Amino acid sequence: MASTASPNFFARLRMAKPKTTCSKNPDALRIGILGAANIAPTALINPAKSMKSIIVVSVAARDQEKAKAYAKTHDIPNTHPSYDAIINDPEIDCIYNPLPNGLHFEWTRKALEAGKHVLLEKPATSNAAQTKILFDLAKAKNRVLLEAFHYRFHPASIFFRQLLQDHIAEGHVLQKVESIMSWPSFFPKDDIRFNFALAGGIMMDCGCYTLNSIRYFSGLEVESVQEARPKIVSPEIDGRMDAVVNLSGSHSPGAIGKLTASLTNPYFSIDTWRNILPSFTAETDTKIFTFGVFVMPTAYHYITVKDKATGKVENLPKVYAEGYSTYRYQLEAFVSAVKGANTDSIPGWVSAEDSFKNMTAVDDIYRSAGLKIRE
Ligand SMILES: NC(=O)C1=CN([C@@H]2O[C@H](COP(=O)(O)OP(=O)(O)OC[C@H]3O[C@@H](n4cnc5c(N)ncnc54)[C@H](OP(=O)(O)O)[C@@H]3O)[C@@H](O)[C@H]2O)C=CC1
Ligand SMILES: O=C1OC[C@@H](O)[C@H](O)[C@H]1O
Repeated sequence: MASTASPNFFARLRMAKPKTTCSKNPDALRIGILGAANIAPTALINPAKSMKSIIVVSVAARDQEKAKAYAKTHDIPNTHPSYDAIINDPEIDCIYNPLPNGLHFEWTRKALEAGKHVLLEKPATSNAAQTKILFDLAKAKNRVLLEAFHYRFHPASIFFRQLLQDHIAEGHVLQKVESIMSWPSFFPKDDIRFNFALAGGIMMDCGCYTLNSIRYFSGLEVESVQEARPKIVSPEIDGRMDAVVNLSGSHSPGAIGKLTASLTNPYFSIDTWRNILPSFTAETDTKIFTFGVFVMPTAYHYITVKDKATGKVENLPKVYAEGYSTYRYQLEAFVSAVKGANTDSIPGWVSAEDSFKNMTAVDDIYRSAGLKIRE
């Protein structure tokens, strides 16, 4: 069978931001965006440009002039005067919700009630109770609701998870997994990420990814929180979180998960730069598996397996596949689900139970850290 080489780094970057929009299928899904959000071009607008199966038809912002300017910049054909208006437009099939965390629940609930399928930014909601209500509603309405843990849909993530799970299936036992997303202050102090009224805090941001990766790659669940050490940057707001959780699952009793999430590391510190690349590691009785840059594997990643007895490190081939971004693979999965595919057969799919368990673990870490769960 002929094999095709994956596009190189520059080609992958170009593919993530296509200059033109392809022609669309007659039955392409029509999706609208809530808010002129910073993340929407990367997570939806650009990936949709090269997909025949979905069209970004409109954006709504609190100020319609802002929506119009955004639509012009990003080649979106239409705008709506309010979030309610876009949600209730019968010509729209799906809604992308990239509002601040604290608005995920309210506006996703309205979208589901209006019969829309929803691609919802992470974290799903402010807390686990809200997540349960949303997914129960999606089920009752027979609509697709996907929490956008985009990294899971990339072929490198799927490969790495299988590699680890195959090793476990051979009888090896996980002892420790660790996930790190730890950066300096990329965002200003008044960013939505640090606003309690908008359900901010680092556990809601980088932290929810680290937890999700611990659960997804290991196949284990968080049983309890051993330790949660927040760096408080304003009342109830964690700028960094270091936590250790006890994991449960039949294949690896006693395994622990460690996470570090930060957006407040000092720029002038060796530690900051040592961990600047997000990484995931899993240690079993015999080996240490590492997936470097697991959260943005399109740009670059590495997968290594270290033999604990010999110290030998095997560097496995990188998995860029067609070279698409994590967001494009995620959008393909979302479209398939809306078109009726069984989500159990979509690799990486984030189920209702999965989103609920992730949010439950976020709540538990907040409680353990002595902070309020988000409202
Ligand atoms: N998947 C990923 O890789 C990423 C996901 N995210 C997630 O996406 C969401 C949005 O993040 P990001 O795009 O950085 O956010 P932005 O700062 O761009 O805010 C998004 C939108 O929120 C709207 N908004 C509504 N109410 C408020 C309010 N009270 N204060 C501020 N904004 C408000 C604004 O809409 P309007 O235009 O109507 O004014 C704004 O455009 C978050 O949940 C975040 O966790 C973020 C980055 C990466
Ligand atoms: O991927 C991400 O990296 C930076 C974060 O602040 C952002 O919200 C997150 O989704």
